[in-house]
Amino acid sequence: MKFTKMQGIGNDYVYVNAFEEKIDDPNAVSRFVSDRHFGIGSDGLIMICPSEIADCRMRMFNEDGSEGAMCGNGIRCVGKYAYDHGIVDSLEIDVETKAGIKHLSMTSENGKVVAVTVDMGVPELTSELPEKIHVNGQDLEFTGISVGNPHAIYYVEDVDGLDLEKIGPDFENHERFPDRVNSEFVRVIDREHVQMRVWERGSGETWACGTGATACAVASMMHGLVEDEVEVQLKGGNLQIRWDRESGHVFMTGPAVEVFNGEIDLSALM
Ligand SMILES: N[C@H](CCC[C@H](N)C(=O)O)C(=O)O
Repeated sequence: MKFTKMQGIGNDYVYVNAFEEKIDDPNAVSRFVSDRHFGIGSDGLIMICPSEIADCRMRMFNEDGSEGAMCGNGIRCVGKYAYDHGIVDSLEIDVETKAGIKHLSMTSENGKVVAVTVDMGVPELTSELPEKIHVNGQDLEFTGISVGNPHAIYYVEDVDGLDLEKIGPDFENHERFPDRVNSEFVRVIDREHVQMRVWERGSGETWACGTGATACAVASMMHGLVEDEVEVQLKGGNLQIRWDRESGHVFMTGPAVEVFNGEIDLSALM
């Protein structure tokens, strides 16, 4: 199977052009290629597929093989791949996802996309304000936000000090979240900057999470902690999030990078 390794601020996936390649069991392929010792090494698998209703369709699978409805860092790379590899010839495209059709506005240099703004749609509050759960031996307040996939945002003073490998699974699998949840741990730096780490549903700690950055920015705006345009600082880099209160739509802007191309023998999976 031919693949392209891409990353959005360190959130790295194996991308497969499903206009040309056929994958029978993407859940199993995602688990195999994601393994950083026996596979390629990634946060999961993303398929760029034909679509009847948009320029192309993104299907995204986490490291554990579970399929996500939306992926912010992933969709920026999908847009870059589609333009750079000639699937589309416009810098303004629509991508079909399980969370609906997303519009991408891309900027290019020397004929290659370098940055993408994604209309992430209208975010949805999915918790009471405030709401607490008992997790990791304490009662913690969280804010539930959906941007097509579920997020729980926790405000903490010392983001860097969290041992996510140890506490992450309890947050991810808490009974309050029947479909599991992506958990973001946020420190507000000032009214235009927040710092965030993430324990992703199905992938563990990733170096960035586009939907998570969007969700934590919207939560912080809802709580009046930051302006309606904010920089989210993640392990792998920064994303710009802007909430247009008039339309209700939230926009995420960030880079997309192609790292290398390769071919992998999947017969071990058969
Ligand atoms: N783990 C997420 C999907 C990937 C989200 C993240 N990588 C992003 O950039 O938005 C979920 O199961 O909902």
